[in-house]
Amino acid sequence: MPTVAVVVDTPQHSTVRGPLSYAADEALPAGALVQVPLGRRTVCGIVWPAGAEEEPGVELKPVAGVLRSLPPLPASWCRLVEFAAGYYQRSVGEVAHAALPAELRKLDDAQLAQRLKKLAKLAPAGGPAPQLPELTEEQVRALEALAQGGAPTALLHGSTGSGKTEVYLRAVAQALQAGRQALVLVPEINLTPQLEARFAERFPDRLIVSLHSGLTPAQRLRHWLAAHLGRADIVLGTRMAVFASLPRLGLVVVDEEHDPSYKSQEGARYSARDLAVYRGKLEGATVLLGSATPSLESWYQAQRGRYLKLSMPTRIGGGALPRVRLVDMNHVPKEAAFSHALSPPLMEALQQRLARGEQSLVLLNRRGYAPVLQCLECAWKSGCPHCSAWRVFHRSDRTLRCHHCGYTERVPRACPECGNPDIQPLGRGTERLEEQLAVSLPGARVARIDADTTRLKGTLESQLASVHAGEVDVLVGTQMVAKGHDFRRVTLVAAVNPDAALFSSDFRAGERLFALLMQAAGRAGRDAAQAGRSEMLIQTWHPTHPLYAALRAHDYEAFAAETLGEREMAGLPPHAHLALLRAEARTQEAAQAWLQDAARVADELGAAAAGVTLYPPVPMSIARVANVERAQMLLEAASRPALQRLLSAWLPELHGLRGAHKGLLRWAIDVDPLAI
Ligand SMILES: Nc1ncnc2c1ncn2[C@@H]1O[C@H](COP(=O)(O)OP(=O)(O)OP(=O)(O)O)[C@@H](O)[C@H]1O
Ligand SMILES: [Zn+2]
Repeated sequence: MPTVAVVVDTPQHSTVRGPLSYAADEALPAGALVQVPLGRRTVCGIVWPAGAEEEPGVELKPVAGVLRSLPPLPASWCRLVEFAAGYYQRSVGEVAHAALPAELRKLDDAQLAQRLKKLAKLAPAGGPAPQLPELTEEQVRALEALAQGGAPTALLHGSTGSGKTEVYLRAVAQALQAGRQALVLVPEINLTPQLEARFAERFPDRLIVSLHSGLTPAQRLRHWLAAHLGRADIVLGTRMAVFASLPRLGLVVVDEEHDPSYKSQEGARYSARDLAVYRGKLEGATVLLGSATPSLESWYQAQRGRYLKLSMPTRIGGGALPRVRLVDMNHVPKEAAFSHALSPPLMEALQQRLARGEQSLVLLNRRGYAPVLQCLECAWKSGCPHCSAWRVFHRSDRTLRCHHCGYTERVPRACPECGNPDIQPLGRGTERLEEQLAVSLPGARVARIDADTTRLKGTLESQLASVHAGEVDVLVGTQMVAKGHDFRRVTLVAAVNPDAALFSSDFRAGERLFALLMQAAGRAGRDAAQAGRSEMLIQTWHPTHPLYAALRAHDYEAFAAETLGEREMAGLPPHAHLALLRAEARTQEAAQAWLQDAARVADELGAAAAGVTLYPPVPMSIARVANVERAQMLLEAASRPALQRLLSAWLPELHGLRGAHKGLLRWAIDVDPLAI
């Protein structure tokens, strides 16, 4: 009887790491889905190309069932999964099964055959042949360079409003013409509906499917199957879609490639952007990364010729980018600076827009009414009993909410410690800003968009639609409104309080702030007719900071050059490679003790000689969440392979360390961590 290697879903800490061996009646192709006995259960498995260990003398259990109606997963898909598992240090089974739709793993062959029949219902949207805009010279040049190829990965650095989406559409059209499939990734699920509409309009006779976490399990299965069978020509999705099975993949687009949402924060903490680049090489597909503010990692690769660099500095219609004005808060009357955070220049700019019937966007990256409530008599503040964090005051439903563990209570009528009825909000979030703007601008239609106002399905779409329809004069929002949207009537963007990130302990905070502000600025003056009088206002206590100087000049390249120089001096990415080992425990001591022990093992494995530096364990910036203490330890190496080799030798050892550490709850490794 033939032996087959089968990958089953195994938790990270189980002793089963690689494929298991089973007996089969017939030779089964690699990539086939099967059902196999595991302990007392029958589970879904994937026949793996190679690698099951033979155990002589052990009688193998037989494969219980085969999903014959499903064509096997392509070999390149198995290799992608294997690479991701190896690189991010998780088991192949975990990564492989997380990449498949949950529904698929529950079905037997007969049920699957039923689902496949229903697929016939998926059809192209139809509609009239699209009107193609005439390409700008920059778009033509970018597309020609892309078509000539050379490097399989290209970085499209295009200003906000330079027409990057049109380049994606044309590149997709080329791939389709060549008989290939295209995968288009966007950072946020919010951005999928508008993108889907644009693609459907452009490709009325092609089947387009989406893959993201907002789909029902049945939808996700249907869309996944359409991609896997090669019926769908275009797949649009969020980071999870990078694992879609696409037998004819020819192009991967990663829009807003700098966006942190491409990095998963749980399970295998993979970067969909980085995997897309790997996948492109593996499958001979072109990878097109696009952004107005590329990640410094991608920029660095483009600078040294690893990626093909495509530039589109000019906005469509020739409109200028908004003029950036810094409002020095040190010179603003105290009352305006502290009690309502709206400086006279900002109020004046808002009033001008109102008078002209134009829209303004006011950005504050903090939701809720106020980040903390305090008692004016005693020292009480609205701390979370379960976390080392304040609970946020939400006025709309009069609650105190912890944004880390979710613990929510009604706002007390008086101070819970001393009974003083005078408890006051400290600082401000978007709710309070909205209220202050409504009071200061009588008659203005003020609206707010953030995670709180868009919790219900469809609310974001309807809120955005009313902004587009001109029913809103002043829109208050978090970073949610800063990216991607093609607002046509906004001529003022204001950042109320962006300074905090300038002094963060996270070395990437500046890069993120710069990208956010530049993206936000890009929402203004998108209509060339209004671009001349569009501006961005930044309220700051540090007007001489170099980050703001680069922003004023819309000079991404200067910012990137300066920051890359600093990173090189400090030995930070992209000039070095990092991994974070995180531990969660009942006490901070227990978490750190485990990390110490792990560091000892790394020393014994020769970390130092291999060029891998281990830094001492430290508490995470929010040390306690939901009564769990968290600590982390940073590893750094100049060479990526050296770091990878150490991790591969080290992590299996760590599973064995658990026993000696009673208070330890969980641990995890984050390779190429984004936030430190
Ligand atoms: N060649 C063209 N001719 C006319 N209009 C165009 C052309 N290319 C793009 N546009 C239009 O210009 C506007 C801006 O384009 P798009 O939204 O693609 O910009 P973008 O580069 O993606 O910007 P952002 O980074 O801000 O999202 C859109 O309304 C789009 O329809
Ligand atoms: Zn909490």
